[in-house]
Amino acid sequence: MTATIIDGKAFAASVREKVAEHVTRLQEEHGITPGLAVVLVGEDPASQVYVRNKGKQTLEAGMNSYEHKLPVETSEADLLALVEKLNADPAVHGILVQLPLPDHIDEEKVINSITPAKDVDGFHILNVGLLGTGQKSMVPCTPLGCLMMLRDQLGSLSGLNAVVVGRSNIVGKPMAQLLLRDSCTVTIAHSRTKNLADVCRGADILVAAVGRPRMIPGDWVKPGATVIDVGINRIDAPEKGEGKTRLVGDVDFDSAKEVAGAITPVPGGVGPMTIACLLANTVTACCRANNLPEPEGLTA
Ligand SMILES: Nc1nc2c(c(=O)[nH]1)N[C@@H](CN(C=O)c1ccc(C(=O)N[C@@H](CCC(=O)O)C(=O)O)cc1)CN2
Repeated sequence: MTATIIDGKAFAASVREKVAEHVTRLQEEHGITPGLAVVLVGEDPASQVYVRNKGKQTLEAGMNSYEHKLPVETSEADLLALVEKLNADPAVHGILVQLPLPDHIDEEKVINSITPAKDVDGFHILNVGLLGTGQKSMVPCTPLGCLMMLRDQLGSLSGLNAVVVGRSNIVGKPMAQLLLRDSCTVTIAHSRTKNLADVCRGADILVAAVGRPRMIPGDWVKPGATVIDVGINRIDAPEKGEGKTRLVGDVDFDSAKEVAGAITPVPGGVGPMTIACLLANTVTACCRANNLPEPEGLTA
């Protein structure tokens, strides 16, 4: 069997198109333009690329983009003061603080200082609790993107065995909550899970989010399973020339695609959906702030 390759780039483009249509409607019918503020502290090269892409795609969707680039030595107090200012700004419907933050800043403190209704990352403790109890919340972008791709691929997820490998607050835990909400039987596995290979082999849906390059080989995959690879790992690629690198996922794509029913590639799978879902969350936050109906097909 050779798996269907799930094209995250194309899927993300279709999500962005829906976002742009909704933005046009908000502007024409209500005179409202959603606004997203993105805060970057420091000069981490990958974060700079992500923030640049977020700003560009926000503008392309017709929304307002507010970028705040702060030096690496910015104090926690100054960052909290900026968040407070953005919380109070009615033109800003979504706030995202790019992670990771420099070591001298307490990430949790900053995330929990964002007004929950503007927390388009869905990382605030209130949104985590709302998601965990099945209530309306902001949903973290990467798991939301994975859920959209799974629903598109499989239709109903009800009754399927889902294994999430990884227990991070950003991906693993919210992913498991979303799958549970769609009536999957969910297992959260991690580095200390006994017989991880056998656990993975029981999965109709296998979500890999451990951050270890090609850790999951094809013989851990159930024939016909849907595999969502969240890992984005940069490894040396001497075959491309000296000092060159390339991106691989947490799944060994070449062997897994021979067994799976469908699989996301890296790059071009989950990654592009993360920013598309950030735009979707910004429109959702804007609609909620204005007591307007939420965009169809853009929420969990
Ligand atoms: N506040 C947040 N910080 C971070 C998040 C997040 O959701 N919120 N996620 C990641 C980084 N991230 C967005 O911020 C992100 C990662 C990857 C991609 C992406 O499109 N990846 C491409 C490959 C890109 C490349 O060539 O390097 C792909 O997988 O095809 C987008 C966004 C950590 N921080």
